[in-house]
Parts: sequence; structure tokens; C-alpha cells
Amino acid sequence: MVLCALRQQVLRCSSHCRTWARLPQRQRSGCVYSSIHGFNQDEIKEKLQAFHGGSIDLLKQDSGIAVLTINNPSRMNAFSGSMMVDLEERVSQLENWPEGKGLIVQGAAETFCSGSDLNAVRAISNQQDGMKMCMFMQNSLTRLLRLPLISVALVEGRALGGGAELTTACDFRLMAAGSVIQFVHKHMGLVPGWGGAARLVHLVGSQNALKLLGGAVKVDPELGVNIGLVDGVLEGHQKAGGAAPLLQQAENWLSRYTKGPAPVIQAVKKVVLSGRELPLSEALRTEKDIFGTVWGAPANLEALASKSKHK
Ligand SMILES: CCCC(=O)SCCNC(=O)CCNC(=O)[C@H](O)C(C)(C)COP(=O)(O)OP(=O)(O)OC[C@H]1O[C@@H](n2cnc3c(N)ncnc32)[C@H](O)[C@@H]1OP(=O)(O)O
Repeated sequence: MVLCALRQQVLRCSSHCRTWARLPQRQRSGCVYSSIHGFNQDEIKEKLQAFHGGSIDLLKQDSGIAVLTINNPSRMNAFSGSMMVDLEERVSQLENWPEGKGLIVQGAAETFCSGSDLNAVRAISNQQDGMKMCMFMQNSLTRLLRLPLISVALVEGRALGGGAELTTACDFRLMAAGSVIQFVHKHMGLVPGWGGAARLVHLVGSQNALKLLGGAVKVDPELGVNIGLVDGVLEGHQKAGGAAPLLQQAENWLSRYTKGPAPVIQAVKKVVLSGRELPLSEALRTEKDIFGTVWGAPANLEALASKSKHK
């Protein structure tokens, strides 16, 4: 049943958008948890909203690349409760963006994110509320990773705890020189709970994941590249003379993968997503269905008519 739901999620594309939009939000979201797991989204949303501060800002650009900014600079961009709710809403907006091709996730004011807001953590430190927050964030970050957009985390400064987990909910990670990704959970008497451990194992293998989590290792750009966590290192600091601003560098880096019509880029992400998440026979059937959405579609016909050569 879960696989079926995921297959439906992967299949979601512009040609299905109208039908899809008619379905209730939770059915179409590809969430990990729903009411059958005792999860009540509205209840936890109400609780989280009480811990306010900061925002998650979304800028959708004509280029088809959106920028999602974690914005709570006075707390090093820590996630307040209301920011967790904001994130879920921004992900919904991105799920319904037919022109979208790429996404950059960044932090405001030259740092990425210092995890969950420790003030909110203290206030909801009972087990029940902790579980609900964990399920809520796992749902949002799973939906973020499953967006039909090619996503990249632009890490400047520190990505700590939940901030490190957030980087793993993107397809790629770029680090600015001098920045650090650190799963500090062990120092907080915790393990990742926003899905970061499961995704980390997929990205770097279980040996490296064990080292990073067990040692709360500070991952600098060089180590990140060596273990396959990081896909590129950006030149200098945003203020450094000469180098383009980091966001511009990240957009340039991403644009090589987002060049072309949105339905094709979205289809690329979906076939990779199905290969990554589904058993082979299920992934093959999904790939066939996604292929059916681009075969004979305008971009395909245009390419055939232009007799393009791939030299
Ligand atoms: C499943 C999720 C698990 C988690 O995410 S648990 C949370 C993990 N994160 C942390 O423990 C980060 C704790 N913070 C730190 O280590 C340091 O503040 C940090 C980020 C290295 C920055 O150090 P400094 O540059 O010396 O700056 P600072 O400590 O003076 O911080 C500036 C202001 O930001 C605040 N802040 C930073 N991280 C926060 C957080 N996570 N929650 C709430 N407030 C946070 C900090 O308290 C300080 O505020 P104030 O100026 O004292 O009012």
C-alpha cells in the first residue's frame, strides 16, 4: 500500500495536476505518517504555532528555480514551531508549481540552520509531543525530498542538528568554504528524528553515517566531498571580493541540470526518485508511466523536428 502511494506520488506531474489538486492534501502528499499511524496533523500544527519566531520564505522565480530561505537570524536560523508549520505550507506550494524545475534551500544572514529551536524543544520535551513533532517534520522533509524539482542545499556557516538533517532532504549539497555540517544530536542526548539518519545512510553508506553520528563529526567541505555528502564547494565568502554571491554561484551550478522544459526536468527527477525509493519492478513500471508523459509531448516533438545532433 505504501509503495502504491509512493508510486502515485512519483507519477504526479503537470498533466495530472488538475486531477491531483482535487484529492485531499494528505492523500496526495506522499507523507510517511497519516491518521492510520495515530498522527493528527492539525493538532500538532496548532501546538507548534504557539512557539513563534522567524519564518520560512519562498521565492518562486521565472527561471523555474525557487529559493527557500530559513529565516530566524537572531537564533542562528533555528526552527521555531511556527517555522515548522511554515515549512509544511511552503512544501505544499512547491508541490503545486507546474513551472518549477529547481529549488535552492538556504539560510538567512550567512548561516544555514542551527536545528530545532531549543526554547521550543524545552517546552515540548515530553515524549508524546516530541513524537508528534518528529512525525510532522519527517512528513515535511520527505515531501521536500520527493518534490518533482531538483533541489540543492546551499550551506553557508553552520548546519547543526536538525539543520544538518535538512541538508539531507535535498538532492544535492553545496558548501561554502569555511562552513560546517554537524550532526550534533549525540551531544544533545539525541539521535536524528527528522529522517536525517535514514537519508544519511543512503548518501554516505552506513560506515560513514555511523562515524558522523557516533562522533558528532564536524564535516568541512573537503571531508564532505570525500565521503560523498557534498557535491560542490563554492568559492569564498559572500562578502569576498571577486567571487559571485553564493546564491548566484548555487543557481549557476544548478542551472546545468534545470536547463530545458519543466515537464522534462520534472520527469527526470521522478524517474530518479522512483529508482531511489522503489523496488526494481515497481520502479520500472513507474518509469514506463513517466516515460508516457514525455513521449510525443511538445518538447519531444520539437526535438525530433529540429533533427538535433548530440555532438
Ligand atoms: C531533531 C532535531 C534536533 C536538534 O536540532 S537539537 C538542536 C541542535 N542545535 C544546537 O544545539 C545548537 C545550539 N547552539 C550553538 O551551539 C551555538 O549557538 C552556535 C549555533 C554554534 C552559534 O554560536 P555563536 O556563534 O557563539 O552564537 P550564540 O551561541 O551567541 O548564538 C546566537 C544566538 O542564537 C541562539 N541560538 C543558537 N542556536 C539556537 C537554537 N538551536 N535554538 C535556540 N536559540 C539558538 C543563541 O541562544 C543566541 O541567542 P542569544 O543572543 O543568547 O539570545
